[in-house]
Amino acid sequence: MIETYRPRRSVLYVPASNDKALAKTSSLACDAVIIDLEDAVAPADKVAAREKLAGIFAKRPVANHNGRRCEMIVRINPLASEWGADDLLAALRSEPDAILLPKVDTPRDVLGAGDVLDDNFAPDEVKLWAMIETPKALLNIGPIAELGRDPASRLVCFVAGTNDLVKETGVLATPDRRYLTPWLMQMVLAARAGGLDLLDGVFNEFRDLDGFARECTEAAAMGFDGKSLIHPAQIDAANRAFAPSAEAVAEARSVKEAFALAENAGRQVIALNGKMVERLHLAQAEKLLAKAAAIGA
Ligand SMILES: CC(C)(COP(=O)(O)OP(=O)(O)OC[C@H]1O[C@@H](n2cnc3c(N)ncnc32)[C@H](O)[C@@H]1OP(=O)(O)O)[C@@H](O)C(=O)NCCC(=O)NCCSC(=O)C[C@H](O)C(=O)O
Ligand SMILES: [Mg+2]
Repeated sequence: MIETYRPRRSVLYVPASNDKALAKTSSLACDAVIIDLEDAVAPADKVAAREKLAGIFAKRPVANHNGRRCEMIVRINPLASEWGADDLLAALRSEPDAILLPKVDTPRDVLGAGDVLDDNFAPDEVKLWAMIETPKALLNIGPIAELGRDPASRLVCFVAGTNDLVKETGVLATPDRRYLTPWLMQMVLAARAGGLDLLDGVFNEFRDLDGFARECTEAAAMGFDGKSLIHPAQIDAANRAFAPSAEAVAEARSVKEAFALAENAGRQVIALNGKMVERLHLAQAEKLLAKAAAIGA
């Protein structure tokens, strides 16, 4: 069975306190935006930012330039903070596609937010996304990801919080991310085990578009579904890097065509252009083609 693919290649944080940035979002080609109430908003502005949510969602565009509806997510403050509970209630009144929970440490953090959502929405309505950005989240990542196997948990996506991970662990943030990579790969494994989407962390040097494109290419190779972004200039490179390449689409088509030949009906393994190809590659090819079709690649 081919799962429905929801592109999340480019997911842009927009501070709820930044009117200029908010005004720009409807014209952008990102797959999703995260309206941020957490780290992008100063403590003194948090209540005012929260009060703007209704107005922000009232202006929600029906479709972006691709004719697709851009997902809109709200990142609330941690539920244990003085703002978290009110953020969650205000966010729910705006009916976002998902709530992004920051500083998740344990499965209980996700289940607790889910309990609040259950009072208002069916599990297929508002979803939960979780930031993986604390040492405890990494230690508990298997059980957190496992929640993704139960639709009632609403959990559908992990977002790597590399800035907080660097802050909390003291690892050096090098351009090649050598000290972060083992944890990022742990996130990839856990997300796949739980059937979750997974977004890479942000690239802070937003004027360095070459460096950004390199990091996107690497993240796509590592298995991420997309990247979290901080600036509109980062959208195009992310959309490109996380879409199937023309070569990959052509190869997937040839695998599909080869298995469709009458002579290969019932065969589990075939030879194609000097390579062994199995039915598992056909499944992979069909998934890639569905992804390319959904993106319009
Ligand atoms: C990084 C910025 C502060 C830079 O802002 P600025 O100097 O204003 O950039 P520009 O002048 O180049 O902007 C050009 C135009 O683009 C608009 N803009 C800029 N950023 C955004 C955005 N994020 N969304 C929408 N529009 C945006 C500007 O308004 C300009 O518009 P115009 O003049 O009309 O052409 C700024 O980009 C920014 O604040 N980015 C978001 C920062 C943020 O959200 N941070 C928190 C999330 S990251 C995080 O928390 C990581 C995670 O938790 C972890 O732990 O790692
Ligand atoms: Mg963070």
